[in-house]
Amino acid sequence: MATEAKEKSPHLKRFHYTQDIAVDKPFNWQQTVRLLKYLKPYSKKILPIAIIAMLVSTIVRLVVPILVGRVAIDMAIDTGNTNLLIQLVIGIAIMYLFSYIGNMVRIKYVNLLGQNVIYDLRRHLFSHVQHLSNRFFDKKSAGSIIVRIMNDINSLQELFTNGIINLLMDIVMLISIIVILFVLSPPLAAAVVIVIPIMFYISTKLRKRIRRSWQQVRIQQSRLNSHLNESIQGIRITQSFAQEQENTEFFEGVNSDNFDRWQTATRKSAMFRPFVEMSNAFGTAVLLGFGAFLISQDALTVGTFFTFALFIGMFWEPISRLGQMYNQLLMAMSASERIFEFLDEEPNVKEKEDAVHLNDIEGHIEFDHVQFAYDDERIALDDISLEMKPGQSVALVGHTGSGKTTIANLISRFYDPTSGAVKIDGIDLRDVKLDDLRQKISVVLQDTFIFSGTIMENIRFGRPDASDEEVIDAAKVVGADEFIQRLADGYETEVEERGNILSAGERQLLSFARALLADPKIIILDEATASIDTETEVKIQSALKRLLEGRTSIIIAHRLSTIRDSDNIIVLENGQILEQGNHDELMAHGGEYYGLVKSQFQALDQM
Ligand SMILES: Nc1ncnc2c1ncn2[C@@H]1O[C@H](COP(=O)(O)OP(=O)(O)OP(=O)(O)O)[C@@H](O)[C@H]1O
Repeated sequence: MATEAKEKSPHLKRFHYTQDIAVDKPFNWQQTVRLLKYLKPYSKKILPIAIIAMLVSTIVRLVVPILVGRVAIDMAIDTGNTNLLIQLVIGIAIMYLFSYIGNMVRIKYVNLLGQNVIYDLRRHLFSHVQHLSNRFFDKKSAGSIIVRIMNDINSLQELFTNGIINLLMDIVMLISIIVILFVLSPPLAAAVVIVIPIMFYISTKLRKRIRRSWQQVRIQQSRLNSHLNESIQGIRITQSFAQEQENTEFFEGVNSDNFDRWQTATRKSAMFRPFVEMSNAFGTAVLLGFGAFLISQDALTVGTFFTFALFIGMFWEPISRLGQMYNQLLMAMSASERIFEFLDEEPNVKEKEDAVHLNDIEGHIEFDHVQFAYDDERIALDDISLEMKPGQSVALVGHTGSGKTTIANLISRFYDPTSGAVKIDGIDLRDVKLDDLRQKISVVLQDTFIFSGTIMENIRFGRPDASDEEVIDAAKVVGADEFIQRLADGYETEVEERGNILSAGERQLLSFARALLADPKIIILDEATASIDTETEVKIQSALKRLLEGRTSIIIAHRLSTIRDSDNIIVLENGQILEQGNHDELMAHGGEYYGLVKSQFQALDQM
């Protein structure tokens, strides 16, 4: 559930963080069954071993009090049978050894089980999210996706590691103790057992309050994280606008809120232990009072009384743990609901079952009366029909928001048209295999994404099986080799995440090399040369020519000098084609393009 926390300082309106954290949900059978399905691969080996180990140690814990009370006290000590006593001590020691081994095996196997399930769940979720369409990522922030893959899955870890086996153990233990107590002395058992529901109720309520207060701590910490993340990412802008003081003030507010909530949570948590001890004392008081009475009436032996006393000590632990387990389950409900919400998300762009392979293509692109809208409110492309011939370079120009990037998005099939069709070599994109299609297209964006790793690996991203020589050749062709050689470790230089150590232009050259290496039939340059200064651009013009040679290229550029030589220039406005032709034709036509060119030259003249 996303909750918007109230700002402590009303003047700090700038800071708005929605908390995307799990808050407990009611118990849901369907979801539980779906979660338990993740245990299935382990139901043949790991799970049974964990259960058997758990049963061994539980049986020992249940048998020892009976042996001590009924056999040692009532039979051996009472009758002075030392032999029996010695045998008993040895027997109990051996049983404890078994219990010790059982516990070790249980802990090892429940951890193995938990880790395996979490591993599977995380892998499943990540691979599913990787295949979701752009529409999904338009709506979800990177942060909220990461929270689900990491935090929500982590919060299920405890359930799968200890939760399920402990639940079984506690249920077995509690039921067995109750049965044994009733067999040993029904009246005393009735007196002691009557308090269970009350204690269970109070324990669950208390735990709920404790859990809620820890949730508050987590909400506050999530705000702290969001603020911290934004402050560090945006530190340059913060410093240049001298907003440090405001940032610090807000941080202090959230930090002190965090402190207060933490204190409340620890205060409430501290109440729990005394409660368990009080319950213990209460049970013992009932046992002592009523038990002594029964002994005086000869209705109970001292040994049975002792067995009772030992069992009462073991009684509250499973009850309080079951309360905790119940709370854990409610938390798991919320986390799993959020995980399943992502898992149930279907990609909007889906590959058909009978999709055909795109083998060697010519690179002929056609838009046939394409209509497209990102949402219900606005149409992004309105009845677009156009043709890009194999090997042609086509430029898309037009004002901001006119639909240029949208056309590129549809060619890569990041979205499907609302009506009409986009075709490659005459085949509707919806009928071809997605991987094949995307392998035939390279997209170079203005904001190139550089992954952490070496320069060599970053270029090789274009074609993972390329040799070092091929990578270097590609870099040379686009003119990136020169700056790479100047770096401390050349091609082996490590670039941190997002390539901060490189200039925007250098990052751009890397992305050219990456695209060239991929050797696509179609190449899309979306504002790709915007970060390169005019002088460098002139230098790499020939490289660009090499990059585009023999490929159908779609170039989106605001700087019109870049697209002057394009075979066809398409001018867009509000998602429609206004005019098209080559530079000379459009200039002669004296329409929108002519106007755009003139205004850019005027702007240059005035500089
Ligand atoms: N992911 C999206 N979700 C909703 N609307 C979008 C999305 N992307 C673009 N739009 C809208 O679609 C319209 C066309 O956008 P598009 O990005 O194609 O324009 P553009 O011509 O490439 O602009 P620019 O020159 O600024 O890059 C705009 O009105 C824009 O607000």
